[in-house]
Amino acid sequence: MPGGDQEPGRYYVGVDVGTGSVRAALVDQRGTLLAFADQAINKWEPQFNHHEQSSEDIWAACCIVTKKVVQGINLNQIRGLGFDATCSLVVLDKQFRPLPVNHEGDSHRNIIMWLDHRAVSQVHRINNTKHSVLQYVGGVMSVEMQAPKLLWLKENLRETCWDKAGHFFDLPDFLSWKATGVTARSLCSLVCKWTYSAEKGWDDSFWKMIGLEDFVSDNYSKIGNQVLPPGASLGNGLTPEAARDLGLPAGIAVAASLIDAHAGGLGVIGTDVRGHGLACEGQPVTSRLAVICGTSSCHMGISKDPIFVPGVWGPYFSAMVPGFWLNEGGQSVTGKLIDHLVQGHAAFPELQAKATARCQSIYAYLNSHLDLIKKAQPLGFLTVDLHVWPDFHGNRSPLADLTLKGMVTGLKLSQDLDDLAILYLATVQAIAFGTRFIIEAMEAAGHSISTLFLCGGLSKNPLFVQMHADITGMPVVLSQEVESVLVGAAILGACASGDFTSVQVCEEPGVGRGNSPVCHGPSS
Ligand SMILES: Nc1ncnc2c1ncn2[C@@H]1O[C@H](COP(=O)(O)OP(=O)(O)O)[C@@H](O)[C@H]1O
Ligand SMILES: O=C(CO)[C@H](O)[C@H](O)COP(=O)(O)O
Repeated sequence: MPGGDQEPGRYYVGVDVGTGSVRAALVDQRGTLLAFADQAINKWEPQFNHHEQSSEDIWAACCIVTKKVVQGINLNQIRGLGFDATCSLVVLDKQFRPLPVNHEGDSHRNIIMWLDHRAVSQVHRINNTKHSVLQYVGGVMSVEMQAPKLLWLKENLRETCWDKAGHFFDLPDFLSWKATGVTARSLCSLVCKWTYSAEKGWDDSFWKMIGLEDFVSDNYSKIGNQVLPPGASLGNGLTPEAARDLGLPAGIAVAASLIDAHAGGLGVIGTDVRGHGLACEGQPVTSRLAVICGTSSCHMGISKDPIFVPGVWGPYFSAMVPGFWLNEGGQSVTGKLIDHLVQGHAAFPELQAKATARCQSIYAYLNSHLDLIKKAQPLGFLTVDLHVWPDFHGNRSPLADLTLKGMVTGLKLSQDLDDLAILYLATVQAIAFGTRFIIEAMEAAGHSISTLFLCGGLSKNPLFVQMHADITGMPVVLSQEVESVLVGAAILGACASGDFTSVQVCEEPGVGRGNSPVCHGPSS
């Protein structure tokens, strides 16, 4: 982010919409977080594999958290606002009102979430076309991307949704529209989830081939025909109406957005690591892999030239770091899988009671319980007989197979707290092996990765971090600023304000943003 030597007292607001909650932060010019707030958001699962949200609920949560983080601040010092969000599909009618994405006709639920797997038949047909755009999503389109979901809406909700629809937004672009009234889309969302090419634009033949020729005939007005790089300033900035909603001054700069994983990647990949003896010190930024671990995990690796990795999304040009190609590996459920297995275990009520009695989170309690039961042996040995295959929601990368299911082997009749703790450990290990599997695929295709940079909710779990270091054999770097995704969102606002000339991380790490790291090496 070159150009950052301004006088003190200029602030930026970053808003991060994750799967389970909305977070906001007030950030200064050095990227230091001054205030933080979060707010849970509603999710609906009306049928198995159908996951929905409400754009009105999400906007309301953005307003609550933004108002909280600017409390007590001179609003004139706030210079810019940036959003990131999950890559969920928002549907609005021609007057920008929510439309139902469900058979119940509930228009409040107008978002098909990223993890929704309803469009299985549609994605198979799309993949059977073998269209050349598929080369840029790892060779296989994911059911979690937007094209299959759009086709599902056309085939299943023609009258109630499809025919009335005026605007289909990726959630990050919905938020920037809501703040500014500008319908321009971010290059990040269109390239990563909608098959747009940064170099060639839309490919008419793809949309015609899959049966969505409607978009071609109206010049893509419903899905975006004005595309801006992340961090570009939108229109005249914050509208008076949005300013009232958010408690911010009208007219402040609002940036073209990023998908949440990409904001996290931007927030950590340029971390200054000098003096920690890490393999990536003095090496190109392409030797770093950002891993954003929340409900899902996303593995973001960049390169100067395009690298085609079977089963790993991309290569996407300029979708995260301007001028670099991005490959994005991923595991569709990681935090959600750990929560699912722990909360579904017979010993969960006992765990909750014991953690509450000690004023600890359930994960802090489980981690200390594992330390107790491992006694003198290495932690990894506790799971010699218990193994988890973590693809409970299919495999995003590198197998790119949505039909895969999860598996646990080595179960016994006992279901006490020790069993729960060991199942939790085996799950964390399985997720870390998934990361190793993705790195191996990326390296086989030409990446050369030496260091992991983790952020997201799961990076607050020391066991998760240590298992990633042990199982990949690579050092794991955590930024001192734990809310790195929010730093990424605020960088967008800082760039849009004109106070900084670019969101670009420096090509040579060591002269990048100051965000002192905490490093975890593999256990000896
Ligand atoms: N302090 C913590 N210790 C262990 N796990 C945590 C901690 N904080 C969050 N998590 C886990 O991280 C996941 C959510 O991460 P988050 O980044 O908030 O997700 P999202 O962006 O998808 O909303 C959950 O599975 C949660 O259990
Ligand atoms: O597909 C993705 C990014 O390309 C993410 O997995 C999706 O946006 C959900 O993110 P999170 O796990 O942080 O809620």
